[in-house]
Amino acid sequence: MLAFRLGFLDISWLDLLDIGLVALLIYQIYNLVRGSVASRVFVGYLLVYLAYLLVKALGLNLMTTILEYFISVGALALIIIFQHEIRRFLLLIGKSTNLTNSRFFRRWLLRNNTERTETHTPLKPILDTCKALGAEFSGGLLVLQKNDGLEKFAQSGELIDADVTKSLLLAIFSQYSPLHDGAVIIGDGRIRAARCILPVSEDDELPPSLGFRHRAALGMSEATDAAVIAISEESGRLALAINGELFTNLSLPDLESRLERYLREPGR
Ligand SMILES: Nc1ncnc2c1ncn2[C@@H]1O[C@H](COP(=O)(O)OP(=O)(O)OP(=O)(O)O)[C@@H](O)[C@H]1O
Repeated sequence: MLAFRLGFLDISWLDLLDIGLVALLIYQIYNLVRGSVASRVFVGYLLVYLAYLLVKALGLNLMTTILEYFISVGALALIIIFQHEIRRFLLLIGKSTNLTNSRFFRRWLLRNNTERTETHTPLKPILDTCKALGAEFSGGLLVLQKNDGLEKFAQSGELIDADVTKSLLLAIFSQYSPLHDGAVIIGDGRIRAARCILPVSEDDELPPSLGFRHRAALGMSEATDAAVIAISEESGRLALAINGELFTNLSLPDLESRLERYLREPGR
């Protein structure tokens, strides 16, 4: 199916679709690596590839062979260099399809998860705890499970299986408690674990005033669909990380409405 002719080039509709898809792919990759050191590597690799196309078109066989080897080895090196970006890209695709939110998918394809009853986590004791921790400038990090399993992260801390109450949460985050460091994980209406280690985000755009507690909150929301609350020890301010986005300086009602909306959002 010929779309049009450009000099000696016959361009079909499929070629146009191909060009469009490649342009979209390059644009998405550029967006992912923009501003990081990886972007320079990406541009460098692209230039080598263009040079390869040029020498090939000119019929310089030896140079073509050398660049061919360089590109094939370079592809492997790129996977190593871009491992974080590739991970982010795949996570983005996985999240945007929202497959794990689908009731059908959870029921039929993720059989282990089907046993999970949809017990709602009570927000009131959590919000009361945030208010108290913020008022007394005690830091806190709370992970509220949505659909993704958090066992791996819970295993990194001390396993607990207790009702979600304000007094227990405050006892955990008290500076005299051996469990106050790290994060508390809450799922299915229970406190699952405390002192958990969360993945730290490598987002370059996070303000330098925000330290590792906030980076861990963001990192966890990039890696899973959990909602993560960070209470700053320095300022007492509340922050919420959801789907790789960090909302800072939240008022309590704002935090509540965001949590309500996100956690109660029905699965499709
Ligand atoms: N990867 C992590 N996983 C779980 N908890 C973490 C992690 N990194 C830091 N924390 C918790 O955050 C605490 C404070 O870290 P840091 O002072 O760097 O945070 P911050 O973002 O500046 O917050 P604050 O405003 O409270 O100082 C640590 O003592 C620890 O309890």
